[in-house]
Amino acid sequence: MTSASLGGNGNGNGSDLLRIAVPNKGALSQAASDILRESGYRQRHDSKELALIDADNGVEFFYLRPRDIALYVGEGTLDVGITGRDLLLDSGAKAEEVMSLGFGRSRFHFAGPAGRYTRLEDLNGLRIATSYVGVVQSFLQDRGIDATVTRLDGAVETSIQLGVADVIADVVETGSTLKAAGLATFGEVILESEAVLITRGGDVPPGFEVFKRRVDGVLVARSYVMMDYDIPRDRVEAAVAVTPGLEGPTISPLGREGWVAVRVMVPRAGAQRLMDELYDVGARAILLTDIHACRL
Ligand SMILES: Nc1ncnc2c1ncn2[C@@H]1O[C@H](COP(=O)(O)OP(=O)(O)OP(=O)(O)O)[C@@H](O)[C@H]1O
Ligand SMILES: O=P(O)(O)OC[C@H]1O[C@H](OP(=O)(O)OP(=O)(O)O)[C@H](O)[C@@H]1O
Ligand SMILES: [Mg+2]
Repeated sequence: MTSASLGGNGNGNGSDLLRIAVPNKGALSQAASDILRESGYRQRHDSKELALIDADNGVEFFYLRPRDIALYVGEGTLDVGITGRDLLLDSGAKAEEVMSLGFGRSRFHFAGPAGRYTRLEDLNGLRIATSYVGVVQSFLQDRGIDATVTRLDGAVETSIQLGVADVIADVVETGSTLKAAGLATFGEVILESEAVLITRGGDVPPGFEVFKRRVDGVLVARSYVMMDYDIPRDRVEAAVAVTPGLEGPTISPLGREGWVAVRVMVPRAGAQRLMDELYDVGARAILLTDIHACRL
């Protein structure tokens, strides 16, 4: 019997709900729930809740360890997941990154006692401690480096002081943990990571396109703002050159003779500078407002 013949959404669970894995703890958990809430979905209020059905929106959320999420999605138990790109790659699961989510950014680095190692080749013959054995081993293999990799669950920085490892490979965000341990990165960045949306690939489950469009709408709303301004009609061209918008600005007539009103989406970053430039070309009553959600 194929899973499709079981009915439901084709995941073999007989459910019509899109089944989504969300980090239950750690660096990605809060931001993942925030983006889902902003996308119009219910989210748990109690961190002890393990799953939550949002029937009105056709989805069910499962709160799981971020490290396990790619495995559930890769084997088809769950339809969609939010996890880190580094965790996805480390898992070796047959899940695919569909969209990056703009939070949980980190870099994955080798690090050792400050000043002791400088080049990747220095790793030959060393003992490396990491929580990301899959990522590290494939990186070493690609570069023909022969080192011993030991898996630790966390607090890998301490392993050097305790004599268990010579160097570590770990997530670096601000760098303050490394600094406190007297360690410094060396060699190139192994991986740039952030939170990503993943699926199994192949046929997309029903409901996924709506879900993806909602999340995408929040990402756009976070990075763009709406700008409105009034401008003399003969200066519109100069103003539109400053704010071309995504698909061209909306230009409407104004009560004031010879003037028009312009409405356009602009990137949030640098919006103040655009307001200055618009003022210089003759725009007035320039307003900036947040967008809460959108469908482009
Ligand atoms: N400062 C950070 N520390 C750890 N992981 C981070 C950080 N910033 C972003 N991340 C990302 O979060 C994911 C790891 O999440 P996870 O919840 O497993 O780790 P964690 O925050 O160390 O949680 P815990 O320590 O509770 O196991 C990875 O994708 C990693 O790149
Ligand atoms: O560059 P920073 O901003 O200092 O962040 C990076 C540190 O944060 C994470 O550890 P976490 O606090 O999750 O502890 P863990 O090692 O026990 O997982 C990660 O493993 C690094 O140690
Ligand atoms: Mg951690």
